[in-house]
Amino acid sequence: MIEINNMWKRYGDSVILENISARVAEGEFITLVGASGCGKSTFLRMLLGTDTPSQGQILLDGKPIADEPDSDRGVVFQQYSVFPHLTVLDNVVVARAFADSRFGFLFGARKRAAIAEAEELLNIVGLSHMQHRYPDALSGGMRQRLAIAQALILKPRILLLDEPFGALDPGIRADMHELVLRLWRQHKLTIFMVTHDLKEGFHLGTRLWVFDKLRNDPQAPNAYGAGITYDLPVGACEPELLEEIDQSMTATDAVVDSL
Ligand SMILES: Nc1ncnc2c1ncn2[C@@H]1O[C@H](COP(=O)(O)OP(=O)(O)OP(=O)(O)O)[C@@H](O)[C@H]1O
Repeated sequence: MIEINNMWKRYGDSVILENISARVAEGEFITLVGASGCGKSTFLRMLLGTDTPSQGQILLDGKPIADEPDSDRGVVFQQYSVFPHLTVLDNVVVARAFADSRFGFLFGARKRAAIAEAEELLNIVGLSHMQHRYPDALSGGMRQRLAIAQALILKPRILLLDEPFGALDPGIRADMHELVLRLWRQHKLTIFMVTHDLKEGFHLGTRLWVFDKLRNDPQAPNAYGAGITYDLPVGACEPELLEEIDQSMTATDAVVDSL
């Protein structure tokens, strides 16, 4: 479904990502981990179409990925900005309205259909009881549920999650893991999820990618970018390997912190 061929990303003189090639089949759930600043969000932006590779290409069903977001791809960020002056229900409806009409307005049957869809999604993500409240009444976990409902109303085939649960308490994170796994199975989504938590990466999904620099020049820290240093099936990891990956991420973080 997705084919990444010798993809590089540079910003000015800095190489961020270096020669990444990978194949991803429909329905895979890939978790991405890596040291802070190594280019995970940049990689997601290129999948979304809000940023483009400097070299190489990303193909979706054999065609270059659209260079702007479309309804194939939905996205949920850690810091998601909902519209504070709209109710929870209207926040979901407006996501569909912006996709369907240039000015974000729907009328008549299309509006009724969008409201029905939004109500169903809020039920699925467990927010029905809050649908007439405003976002300031929501907890962090509820906001992320709302963000997921907003992404899903566009019926994406690919869901991109950029550290969506980083700010949540462990108990709420566990509930969110259950929700994402359920949505992934029910909607047959292909998911890419960035996380800082290696254990989360190994608990969720089908495949773990570790992003790290393949080579390093201490005199020129920006000369080389990150690649996929580990591509592992989830659940098949020995504790020693987990430890090794954890240490490599901590080591890269220390280099970044010392710059
Ligand atoms: N638009 C941009 N212009 C220039 N540099 C950028 C731009 N976007 C990102 N960068 C740089 O690219 C590098 C990778 O950033 P990115 O946010 O992708 O990393 P990350 O792995 O997601 O980090 P974190 O885990 O901290 O969120 C960083 O050094 C960042 O400063």
